[in-house]
Amino acid sequence: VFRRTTSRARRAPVSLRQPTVEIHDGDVARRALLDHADAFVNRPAIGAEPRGRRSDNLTTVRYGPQWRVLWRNLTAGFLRPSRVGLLAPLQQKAVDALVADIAARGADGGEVGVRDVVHDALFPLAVRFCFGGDIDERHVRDLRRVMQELKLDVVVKGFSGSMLANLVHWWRLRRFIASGRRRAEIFLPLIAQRRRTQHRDADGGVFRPYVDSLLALRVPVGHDADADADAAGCEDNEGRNSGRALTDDEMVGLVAEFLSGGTETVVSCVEWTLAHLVIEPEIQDKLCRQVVAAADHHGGERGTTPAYLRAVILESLRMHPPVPLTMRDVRSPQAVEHLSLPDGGARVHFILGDIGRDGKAWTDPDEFRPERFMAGGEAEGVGPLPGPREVRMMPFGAGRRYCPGMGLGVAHACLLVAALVREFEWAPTAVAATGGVDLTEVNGFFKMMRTPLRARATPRGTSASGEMVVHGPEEDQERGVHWP
Ligand code: HEM
Repeated sequence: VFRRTTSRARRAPVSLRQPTVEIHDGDVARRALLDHADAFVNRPAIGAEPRGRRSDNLTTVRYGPQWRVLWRNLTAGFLRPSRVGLLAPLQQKAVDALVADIAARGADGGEVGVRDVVHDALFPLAVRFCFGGDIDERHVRDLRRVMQELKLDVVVKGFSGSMLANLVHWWRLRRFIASGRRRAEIFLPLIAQRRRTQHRDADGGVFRPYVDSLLALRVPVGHDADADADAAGCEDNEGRNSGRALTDDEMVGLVAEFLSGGTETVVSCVEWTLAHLVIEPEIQDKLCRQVVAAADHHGGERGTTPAYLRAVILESLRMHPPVPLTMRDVRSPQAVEHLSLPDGGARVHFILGDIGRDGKAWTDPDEFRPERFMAGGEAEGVGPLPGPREVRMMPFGAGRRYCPGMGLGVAHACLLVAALVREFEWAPTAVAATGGVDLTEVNGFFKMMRTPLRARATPRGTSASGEMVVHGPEEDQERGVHWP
């Protein structure tokens, strides 16, 4: 269960000097992240920042008052289930763009590079969530370019940020810092523009972009890496907001985190899902029938997610969690009973793909079988977030630092996959038909297909009448649908 893999050079940041422990088993993950949740609240520091300068986002900030304010702002503020419906027009625009893009490629023999078309549709959507629906195409392109640079430097090449890696890959570090500067150059004028116009009615007075919520936010003053998690928030005794505004660096980091977290993960999920649907046309047909029936049933009105669509997405997330591992920095292992962690503390890696394919928890774990999540199946009632008693999969993490974008991520994956199968029939390309779709995984920061999926998309003769809006799990919970 535990594998101590390495210890780092002495001069590396503390968390990187510690031994690494890997957890591949859901039961051990539950004991750590749920039974001992208080000991597993921080991620290791990345250490690439110049000394004395902190610009934390939600992912990097230590557990404490600042994390709490940022978390609440995203979940109870921007992504509050009652507000998520306001995002529907922008989501529909993204779906329409995706369908039109694929239809246009029909002239090219109908062959589609799935990752690129989905990214092309999803990234502008994430940008509009951040900066408002009226942001122009040029700015979307600029943002995409700088985020692409970040992805190449940090994500794809796996830049670790450790002292050693910084020395060895100094040129990458320089590019990383330069792209950080370029990121600021593109982001900050857009943020400043929002500061000037945020009170205007850019979206009919209903939709408030993420940046507006960040501009209004006050975080506790005097926050530092070791802030006491129980310290007061940022209201004084009379309820006045006494905190400080976010710095420019923090704003840039939080927006970059939203753009990347909200796009790459969902693109990965959609690509893996479609790969299995291409390989297994019966599953694709069944899914298409259910999606069309659900859209017809609701006559264009909002309806719940068809059960089979949810099962297909869960099965994809189980087998190919878009984030391959999540980390914790554990400094007081004595507090963790029954888990023999090294005395001096450890960096703990939870290997999400292995947890979802554990042969003790799943029958034929390497088979794509959405039925297991349906009524009567072995995973009936298992959802994207583990309940308190067992961890059978954890594609969105678990414990105090689980993914706050889970509802939105699942909703977008459902929405896009529904549109893709409703509008097109997907088949292997001539090359893939002989060689097969390559399901080899590449684990960088995100779990990607080694050979990006290309597939033939043929428009379906009959399509669903009207628009279909798909709900995320939090909204389903409000409606009494069980996502444990
Ligand atoms: C299919 C889509 C997604 C997947 C699979 C996913 C997965 C994850 C995972 C595994 C973690 C680490 C959890 C842990 O350490 O226990 C995480 C954290 C996070 N995710 Fe997501 N994510 C998705 C979508 C999103 C979206 C749409 C957003 C933004 C709206 C987002 C924002 C974040 C943030 C801010 C964190 C850090 C939370 C914290 O440390 O408190 N994610 N995500």
